[in-house]
Amino acid sequence: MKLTKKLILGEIIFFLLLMGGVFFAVFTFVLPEIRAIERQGHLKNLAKIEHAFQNELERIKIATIDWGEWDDTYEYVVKPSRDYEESNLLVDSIEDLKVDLLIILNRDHQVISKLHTEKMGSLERINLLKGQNWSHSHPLLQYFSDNDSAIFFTEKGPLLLARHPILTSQSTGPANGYLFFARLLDNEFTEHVSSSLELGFTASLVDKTTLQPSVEFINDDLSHAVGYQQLANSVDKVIQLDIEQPRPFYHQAMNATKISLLAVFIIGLMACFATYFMLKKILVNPIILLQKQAELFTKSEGKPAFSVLQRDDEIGALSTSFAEMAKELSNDFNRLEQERDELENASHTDALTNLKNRRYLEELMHSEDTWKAKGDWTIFTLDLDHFKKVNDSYGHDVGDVVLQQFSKVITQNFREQDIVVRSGGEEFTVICRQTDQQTANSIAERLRLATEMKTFGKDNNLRITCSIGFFTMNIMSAEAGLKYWQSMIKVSDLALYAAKHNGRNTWVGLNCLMGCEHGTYPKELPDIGTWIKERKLQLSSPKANPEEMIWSA
Ligand SMILES: Nc1nc2c(ncn2[C@@H]2O[C@H](COP(=O)(O)OP(=O)(O)OP(=O)(O)O)[C@@H](O)[C@H]2O)c(=O)[nH]1
Repeated sequence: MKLTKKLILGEIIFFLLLMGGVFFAVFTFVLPEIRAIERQGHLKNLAKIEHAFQNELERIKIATIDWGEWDDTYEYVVKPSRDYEESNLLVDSIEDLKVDLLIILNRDHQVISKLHTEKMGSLERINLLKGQNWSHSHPLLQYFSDNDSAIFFTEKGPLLLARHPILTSQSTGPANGYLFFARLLDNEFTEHVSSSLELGFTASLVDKTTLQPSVEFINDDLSHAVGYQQLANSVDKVIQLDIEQPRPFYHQAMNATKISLLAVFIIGLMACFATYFMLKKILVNPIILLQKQAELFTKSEGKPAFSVLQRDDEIGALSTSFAEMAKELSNDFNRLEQERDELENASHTDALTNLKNRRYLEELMHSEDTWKAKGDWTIFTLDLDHFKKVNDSYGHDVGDVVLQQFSKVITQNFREQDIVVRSGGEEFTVICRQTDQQTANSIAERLRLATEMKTFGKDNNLRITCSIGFFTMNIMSAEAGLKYWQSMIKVSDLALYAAKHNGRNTWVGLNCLMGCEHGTYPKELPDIGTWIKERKLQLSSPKANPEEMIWSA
């Protein structure tokens, strides 16, 4: 995978991990913690309502104490009087006390006074309160052996009820009976508690299932808490307190969470882009540049120089090291190239004459490029006459000097683009492209004459002649050249032999005519004579009458 792709992948993984981590933290720690705080708040509210009920019971109880330990009430129980009734036992009086019921029992548990507000309706319909003679087992007498205020179940609704023995104002006994005050736990009461606590709730009688308070989150905006209040005289029924409340805190927290997540998303995205471009600029781009330069350096023949990154860090140092390494490699490469060229040149050069050698000729003839030049080609074969005698008479050293001098004569008489090769011993081959027979005749005569006129040897006191044979043909295609170049040279060699056989110090040229096909060239000297007669070869020579030339081997 490319470095840039890896970097992008890394950034995506980082971003996903960041977002995942934030989501995990918010939904695992933050929001559950907020819910726990809300739950605690609800339970506190339920406790506040229960506390308000207890306060109300306490208030009623104080009223019972106030009235129960009043001498007038004490006397009234002993001897009921109209005065007491007319001045105290009035509905207005109990309404002023904010109670709905007053009951006075005498010592024999006979109800001597029952007073209630209109909303209580008929007391005879309420089992707990009906009757005028209460037995010892009456719930209100049984229950209050230990407690003096509690909430009771009645058919009319829950009743907050308090009892106090009727005593003298000095609280001395024995008790002359009991005084009961009660308040109905109705809507009016719950609304009063709601407004004083600033807490909306409802209270209703339900069948008892559990007394455990519970909190339920209906949705992100609404929660519902349920609490229970036991009744003194019922095991089946309880007062259920319902608080349905909005969730402003949670709502705000959710909004804050959403905004925070959006902020983390945007900042995370920006951070990813920023780190991506920064890492790309600081690390990836220089590495790609170095890699491209290294690739170019490896592939390119010219070994281009590494451009150094001007940076004051490890990448800059790496770039400098690369450039130095490349420079050294380049130097080594150039030196090796030079050595290879020198070796190649040496392997293609004749040490004595400094001309190209036979190996070079063969490699050249095998190359397709050589044969790209179509048209007339002439191949010359040159040889010094009676060279053996020079060696024999003057020694090999002088023979070498003569060969060097002759090679200079050759190069001076050919064009620069002609390929002059010492093909072996004192024999030379010259390949001339774009050279027809007529031109070849001139060259051959010019060379023959130049050799004849030159003085050879260390002391320039030797006269030597040369014989020249050449073959001119039309090169139509590279394939033909590649395939038949050896037989072409052979024809040129045969022309040289003909020159030798016909007196030396002369030249014999053979030009390919109609019927002189590639691959069917003459292979022996007598064939040449036949081909000339058949007009497949055109002969050219300075001999007075070429027709009289000898073609036998
Ligand atoms: N000094 C010297 N002589 C060489 C060299 N190569 C070949 N020769 C000699 O060239 C001579 C060639 O002799 P031949 O092939 O008989 O030919 P020639 O004497 O020139 O006679 P024709 O070619 O028939 O005119 C031999 O004596 C070889 O030893 C060389 O590098 N240096």
